[in-house]
This record gives sequence, C-alpha cells and structure tokens, in this order.
Amino acid sequence: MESLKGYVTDWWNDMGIITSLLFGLFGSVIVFGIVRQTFGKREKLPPGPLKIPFPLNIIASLFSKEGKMDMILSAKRKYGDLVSIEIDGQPKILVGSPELVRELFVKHGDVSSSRAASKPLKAMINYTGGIIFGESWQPLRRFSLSALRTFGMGKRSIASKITEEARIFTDGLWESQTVEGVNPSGLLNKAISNVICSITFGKRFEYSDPDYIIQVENIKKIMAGGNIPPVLRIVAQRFPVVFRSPLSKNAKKRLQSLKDFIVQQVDEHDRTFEGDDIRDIVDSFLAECRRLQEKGEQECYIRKEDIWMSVWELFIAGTETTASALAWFFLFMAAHPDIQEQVFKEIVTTIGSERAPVYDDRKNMPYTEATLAEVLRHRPVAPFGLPHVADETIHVRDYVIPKGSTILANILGIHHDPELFPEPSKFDPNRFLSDDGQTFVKNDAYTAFGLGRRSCLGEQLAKMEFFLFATSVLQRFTIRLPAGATPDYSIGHRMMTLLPSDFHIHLDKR
Ligand code: HEM
Repeated sequence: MESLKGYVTDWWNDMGIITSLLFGLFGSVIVFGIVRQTFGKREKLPPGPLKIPFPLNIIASLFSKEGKMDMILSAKRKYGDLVSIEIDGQPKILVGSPELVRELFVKHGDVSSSRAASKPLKAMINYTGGIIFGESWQPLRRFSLSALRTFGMGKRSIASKITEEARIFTDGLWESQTVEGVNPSGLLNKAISNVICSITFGKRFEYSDPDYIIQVENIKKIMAGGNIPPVLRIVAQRFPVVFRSPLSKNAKKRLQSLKDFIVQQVDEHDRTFEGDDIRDIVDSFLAECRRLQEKGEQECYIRKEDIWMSVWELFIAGTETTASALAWFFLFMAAHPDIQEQVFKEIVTTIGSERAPVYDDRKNMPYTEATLAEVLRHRPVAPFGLPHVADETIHVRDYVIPKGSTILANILGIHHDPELFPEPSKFDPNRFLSDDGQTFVKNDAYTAFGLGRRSCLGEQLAKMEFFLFATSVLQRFTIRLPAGATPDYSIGHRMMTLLPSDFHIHLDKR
C-alpha cells in the first residue's frame, strides 16, 4: 500500500513538472504573440469594427439604428481607407481611397478580379453566373464588350432608339402627372429596361404590357434583396438550406419568372436564327455558341442553355443603376432651379428647342456634362461596385488581405471624402469645370464606374442613356418640387444600388 502511495506521489510530482513546463511554454507563446502583435512588424488584417459572432450578430442587427450606408461611411472615418467589416454576417474588405482601389484592382488585378456567384441564386434557380459572376468571365466579358459595341454602345442606331425611348418616357411622365405631381421611378425602370431589351432582344415593350410590368417589378424586387429579410440573409450565410425553404418561396417565384422570361426570348431567337442576319446580342451569343461548337467542346465558354445568365446580368447591372442615376438627376434639378436653368441654357444654345438631342451634343455642353458627373459623384448609384474575391493572399501597405476575402471599393466613401471633393455634401457641378467654366475637367478620384479589369462593362451605354434622357426631359419641361416640399436626399433601402426614397416632381411645359 505504502509503495502504491509513493508511486502515485512520484507520478503526480513528475506530472506537475511536465504540466508546469507545458503551462510555461504555452504562456510564453501567448506573451510572445502579444509582444509581437504590439511591437513587431507583423502582417495583420485591416482594422475595423468589432466582429460580433453568430448568432449574436442577428440580435445586434435587429437593434442597430445605423443604416448599412451610414455604418460603412463611419467605418472609413474611424478606421481609415482599408477596413475589415461584416455586412449581413459576411466579412468584407472595404477600400476607401482611389490610390488603394488602383493598387488592388489594377496593380494586383491578376489576383483580385474574380467574383463569387450568389449562393441564393444557385440554390433557387440553378444560376452559376455569366459575364459578371461566371467562372469563364474573361472570354465572356471580351465577347460581350464587342457585342455591346456592335449593338449598342457608341452606335448612332442605339442612340436614336434611346432618344425615342426618352421621348416616350417624357410623354408618359407628363400624362401620369396629377395634382400631386409624378413619381418618376416606376416609368424610369420601364424605360431603361426597354433600352436593354432593344439591345439584347431587338425589341421594346409597351409600358402597359402586363408581362413586361411583371418583369420590371421582378428586377426591382430582386435588386431589393429578393424579398429576403436582412436577418434571414445572415442566417442563410450559415444555413444555405434557408434558400430552399418555404421562407424563400416568394423570392424564388420572382427569380424563376425572370429566368423563364429570358429563356423564352432566347428560345424564340434560336428558332428564328439566321447566321447571316445577327439581329441583337442574343443572336450574337447564339452565333458564338455555334462557332465554338463547330470548333469542339473544350473551348466552349458559353453554351446555349447558359445564355440566359449573361442576359440576366445585363438587366440586373444595367437597369436600376441608370434608372436611379436619372431619378437622382430629377431630384437634384428640382432642388436646384438655378443649376437646372444653366443646363437648359446650354440645351437651347447647342441643341435648340426642336431637334432631338444626339450624343455628340455633349461635346459642346460642358456644364451639362459636369452636372451629370456631379450627380454620380454625390450619389454613386453602385456605391460599392460589385464584390471582388482575392484569388491569392494580397499584401497591401502594412496589411494582409487573405485569399478568398471579398473586396469592395468604397466609391460612396471616396466621393464624400472632403480631401478629395471639398464640401462633399454640396451639389456643385463647378467642381468638374475649368475656372472659366468652358471645359469639363476630370477628377481621378471619381470612380463611379469602378476601375481595372472588372470596371463597368456598360459605362458608355450608361453615359449615353444618362445624357439623352436628361436633356430630352429638360428640353421640354421645367422640373420643380411640389409646393412646400423639401428635397429628400435619403437613400431607399437597397442591397447594391443607391436609389432615392420615393419622391414626387412637377413638370411645367417650357
Ligand atoms: C449610371 C449607370 C451605371 C453605373 C454607375 C455603373 C457602375 C458600375 C460599377 C461600379 C461596376 C463594378 C466595377 C467593379 O466591380 O470594379 C459595374 C459593373 C458592371 N456594369 Fe455597370 N454601371 C452602370 C450602368 C451599367 C449599364 C447600363 C450596364 C449594361 C449593359 C452595365 C453593365 C455592367 C456589367 C456587365 C458589370 C460587370 C463587369 C464585370 O464583372 O466584369 N452597367 N458597373
């Protein structure tokens, strides 16, 4: 018995020494880590607000008074130009200076240009991405850019279609006006979607067409987050099965309806396809599919059954952005009659009051061009661009951006940085004009269309639409706010676009 006791005591003593050693070693590692983190030059994540772990972040989001936009703007002020932050339960890196955006998206463009296809869309409608979110984005982007040039951007033919759409829109606006004025947003969405329809499907739809109304509404709802409440989005990051549950039923119905509409157009094009008469972008895709098929499957970066995803992305990227830019333009013009008059003066001297505007007119209209740039400076409608994903770990300044991180350009923060744009809250087109007011002057910090190899594919088209719609309306009407109303610059709830809260304007014939 005595010997057993002695054995246990010895063993305990021995273990005590080993345990002490282990504890000592463990403690040293921690102390070393703290010292190294505090004093050593060490790679670290960019600073940012405290990350609240799941599921506490759901509770925090329910009680948070700060909107998403405010949270992001205040993060730049508090933590600087490179911030790590969680949005809807997902970690992101926010890039808040034009130099850093260039460094990351241009200099490190070879490892920062991927995007990740949306999990909800994959789960709900088997969407794996096209030009924007597909894995074969490089050849698809090259091909789409050339197709867009052929059927849209910079071409006189599409310019005249845009001007015609702008006329129909302006008439519609005038006819819809009541004593309370008119909210331009609904008609704008229909008109701008029609421009994409003209380019992709070779036809436009009547604003009263019930099927078209459903699709415009679908795009609007999808852009607003597909009816999925923010809390559910946080949960779904952990449990993607939510996207297959009855909770997502409405969202899925909308997504499927838009998919069916596009697939139907593609099938119709396929049935009537003639190789020597390429009518629009869908025909261009079909012709490319056939060419690739003849060359053999391996090189096939687009298949007929995938075309809908690229067309879908053109609608998603090209409708609400441009429609919101124009909505902000109307609001700013109504709120600043003096600026509106200066734009009108330029319209009268350059275009006159009879001839319809053409895109070339902008070259002689620096004040108008400056006003349009100032709208997108003040309210960049794609405030964080589209998410990029780091393919490799990226070292930038003293920080590290780990492989797989989602990176967003904080365009809104850049455009409201007083160092880059003095008095950023002031709407002032003069910041884009030379001292004599005769020349439009670029500003390198202006990043409304993004930078680098994933910058906006539709920039030229968007600029054409913006100019032609804005001048077509102001040529015929004065815009004003309803009597007694003050301009509301607050931002309507959206995921990726920055659109004004609902507002009314009054039109008076010139
Ligand atoms: C005022 C209107 C618009 C603005 C401010 C705008 C802005 C942007 C921005 C900031 C990006 C993301 C850049 C990045 O990720 O680094 C983007 C991407 C894109 N935009 Fe636009 N956009 C507008 C209109 C349009 C239109 C009309 C089209 C239609 C054809 C379009 C098609 C695209 C596409 C396809 C992409 C993705 C490019 C890629 O992933 O490679 N955009 N846009």
